[in-house]
Amino acid sequence: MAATSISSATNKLTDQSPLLLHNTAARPSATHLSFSNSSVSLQKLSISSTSRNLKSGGSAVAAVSVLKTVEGSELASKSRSSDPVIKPPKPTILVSEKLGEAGLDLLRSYGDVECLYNLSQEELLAKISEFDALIVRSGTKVTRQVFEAAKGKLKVVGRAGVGIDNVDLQAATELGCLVVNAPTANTIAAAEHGIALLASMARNVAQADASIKAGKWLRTKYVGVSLVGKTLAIMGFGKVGSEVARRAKGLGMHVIAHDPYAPADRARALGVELVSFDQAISTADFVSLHMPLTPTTNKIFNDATFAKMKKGVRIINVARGGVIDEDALVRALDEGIVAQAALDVFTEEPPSKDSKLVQHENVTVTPHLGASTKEAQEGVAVEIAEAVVGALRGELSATAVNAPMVPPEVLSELAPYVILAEKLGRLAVQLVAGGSGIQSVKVVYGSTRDSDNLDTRLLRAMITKGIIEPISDAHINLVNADFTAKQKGLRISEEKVIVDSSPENPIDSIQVQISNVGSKFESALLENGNISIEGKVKDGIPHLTRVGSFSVDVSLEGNLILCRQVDQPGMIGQVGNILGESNVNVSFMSVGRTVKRMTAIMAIGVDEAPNKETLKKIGEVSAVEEFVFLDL
Ligand SMILES: NC(=O)c1ccc[n+]([C@@H]2O[C@H](COP(=O)([O-])OP(=O)(O)OC[C@H]3O[C@@H](n4cnc5c(N)ncnc54)[C@H](O)[C@@H]3O)[C@@H](O)[C@H]2O)c1
Ligand SMILES: O=C(O)[C@H](O)COP(=O)(O)O
Repeated sequence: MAATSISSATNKLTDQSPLLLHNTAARPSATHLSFSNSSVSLQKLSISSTSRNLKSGGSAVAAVSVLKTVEGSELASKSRSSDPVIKPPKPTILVSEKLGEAGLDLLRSYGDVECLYNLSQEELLAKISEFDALIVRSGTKVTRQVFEAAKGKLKVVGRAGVGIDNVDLQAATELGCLVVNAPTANTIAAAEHGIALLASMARNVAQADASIKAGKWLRTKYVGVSLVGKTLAIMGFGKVGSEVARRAKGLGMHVIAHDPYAPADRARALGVELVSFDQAISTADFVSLHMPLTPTTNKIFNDATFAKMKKGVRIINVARGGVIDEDALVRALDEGIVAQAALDVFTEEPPSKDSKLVQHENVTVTPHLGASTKEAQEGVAVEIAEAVVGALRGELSATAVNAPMVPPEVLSELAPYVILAEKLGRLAVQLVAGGSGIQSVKVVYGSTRDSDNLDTRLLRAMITKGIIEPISDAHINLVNADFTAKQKGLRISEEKVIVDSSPENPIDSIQVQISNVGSKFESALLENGNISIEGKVKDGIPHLTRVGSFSVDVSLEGNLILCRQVDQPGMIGQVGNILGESNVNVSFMSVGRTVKRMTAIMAIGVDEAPNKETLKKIGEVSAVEEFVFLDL
């Protein structure tokens, strides 16, 4: 099929706020005349027969960006419109804990930054709805209440560090708030602190220091133990654990590790043996904890596990206090199972003054200093500032904790299909007959690429958005799309079909099918009973190219009337006249049929929504068998 199209397109973004799939552009409208002369399925549409009804619509097409803002100027530079771009207000960023200056400078260059350290939970709840972004360390509890109090304003929470156990990720995801962290910049600092605690504990440095300052000279009491030749068990062989292992090897220790998810080759490369949990804790002289605090690791070190340890074991914890049952540790220390412990982290921070654990003479403590070196704090601040600014710009961060990470190259490649995906979802759901509960949606991507080379998560999220938003008050973005779909009992399956098309375009077509529902427009049903529509991107503009088994070709902009009629001369004119008389501007028209002089489908793009009377008149045209008005 060869189609000639005349289109005028300009881009106008109206919002600088986080985009994360929030479609912020004005409703598109376009003048786009589409002719077809060689398709079997598309009826030839002559301009002269329709031109009296094709008044020029508004010329601006507001392109939707889910990725960039005006500030990025990428879209602004493509604009052919002379419309002034309204400068949106700067994003607001709350920093609730001490952050390095370099990071603050970066944040200030992009948004309005307020540093309010030591806020109480009540104060945070009262203020949070003023901010687009919140940056925290481990001291701020970002609870469900905080997300709810944000009333949809909060777009991103940045955790300036690794551990995100102080952020309610489930609530963030449900409420569509992105959470990003800074996972790499404090690794070495934490590992060095672990080694510092290991060595100082073994040689009683803290206790000896305190005793001298108290006027004592206790050379016999503080005889230590050597590290060389001893077995160190690393529990959690991730970034910090690996760096501790590397350093401990340098001290001549025998290092083993337990981590159910760690790749064996990384351990092998460091000369570390990966072993089971029980083997690790029962053979080690020193046990160093480096796993995250999760429901699985919560109090994973308890009476039962201490009982399996070698008598006289020494424990270091620079991970999270919650992985240890602190009362059980006190008992193990009192019983001599654990000879010493060195702790940087606690279940409750700060721990109470009279904590038996903190006061225990065989325990060395530091106030959560693992990440606290000048270098690490500057690094973390920049890492989190970049991630938060990126998220506020609508880019997806590589350190997103609760959203799929879509690499930038995939994002830019899929950008044109993002609008198509949402429009198809929006259109498909409007074809469902009232009272039908949608449960199952199938998306078929026609692509030149095989499944491994086509990342469709972004498109699936947009189709979900298009389907769910018109029928609920949910606000869908990439963060909460899958969650919300699941919650609403919507199953979305995807299929990729290899097609012979230009290899430069990752996607040739997207088809959305909804099964087991009735349709307001029977012609949209396939033989298998599924509602089916298909679209393509043409010259950067999303087009509807198939309804049920009928081919059409209209750009997916403004509103659409789908009409099935007897395939006979004069139909376009009749319907066009009714619209023209009601001052409804036709922007597109396309007619598709399966068999000549039988039944045809007319897809008419209209700038204005026709009133009830006009729609009634269309329904009264004797050859019109069914029609539906769709709001795109
Ligand atoms: N004290 C501090 O200031 C400080 C600084 C940095 C990191 N941390 C904490 O250290 C921990 C590790 O940080 P990281 O950057 O190495 O994270 P990481 O994600 O790189 O490593 C964590 C490792 O723990 C493993 N793990 C998960 N569940 C486990 C289980 N049940 N048993 C054993 N291993 C398990 C994971 O597979 C992963 O390899 C985190 O809790 C982090 O919050 C503390
Ligand atoms: O998880 C982390 O990154 C560390 O625990 C550091 O926490 P902090 O930012 O509160 O020092």
